[in-house]
Amino acid sequence: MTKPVGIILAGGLATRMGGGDKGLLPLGGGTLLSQVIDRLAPQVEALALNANGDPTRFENLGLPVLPDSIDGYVGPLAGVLSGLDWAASRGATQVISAAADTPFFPRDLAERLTQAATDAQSPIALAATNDPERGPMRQPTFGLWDVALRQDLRNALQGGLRKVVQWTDKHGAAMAIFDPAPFDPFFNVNTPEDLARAQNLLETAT
Ligand SMILES: Nc1nc2c(ncn2[C@@H]2O[C@H](COP(=O)(O)OP(=O)(O)OP(=O)(O)O)[C@@H](O)[C@H]2O)c(=O)[nH]1
Repeated sequence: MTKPVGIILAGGLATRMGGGDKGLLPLGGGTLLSQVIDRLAPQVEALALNANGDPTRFENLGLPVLPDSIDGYVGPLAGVLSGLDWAASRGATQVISAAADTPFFPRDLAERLTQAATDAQSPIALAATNDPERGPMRQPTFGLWDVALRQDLRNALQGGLRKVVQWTDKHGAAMAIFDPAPFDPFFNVNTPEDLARAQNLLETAT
């Protein structure tokens, strides 16, 4: 079986960071995005970046840059849809998504999501971490998505859907649950303080 293709979601507005591209912020001698690419590229057959606006700012990455398929910053599912359209154009059947602001996600993400979707015979699997008090905490930007869902997703977004789990629940999404120790692998960078913490984690914990 061929590996899925991958899409890195970088289409957000980064409001809490003051705007601009969070993915291009410096981290560990590279950028947030370069950390994410290093983790995701070995797990997938081919990789693309989902981002809006002028694509030339990413040209040194050597990745296809896909804008949202739906206008108006409607959230990460717009980026997932762009990934599904791209996958379909390549004859791929599954997409793995990862957020551009999450530099330490698991190196076995794609393998574990694929296993969870297969076991549950579900067209979607979402990553989650287990919180002892609240139970599984789903990560809506880290998922495996079957290309067969793309028209359904397009219709849902055009109909006003915005919340990821509302749509994934409808399709009986499976979950792959990851260990949150020694730190949350889905820790994401939203603020300058988060970026400083990521730099510190990079130096000490990975
Ligand atoms: N394609 C796409 N991705 C989005 C959109 N909004 C958020 N994302 C992505 O979803 C992930 C989580 O985004 P958030 O943290 O909610 O939003 P953000 O833009 O990163 O930051 P804030 O504006 O500070 O909330 C990031 O990878 C974003 O790039 C969107 O409208 N389109």
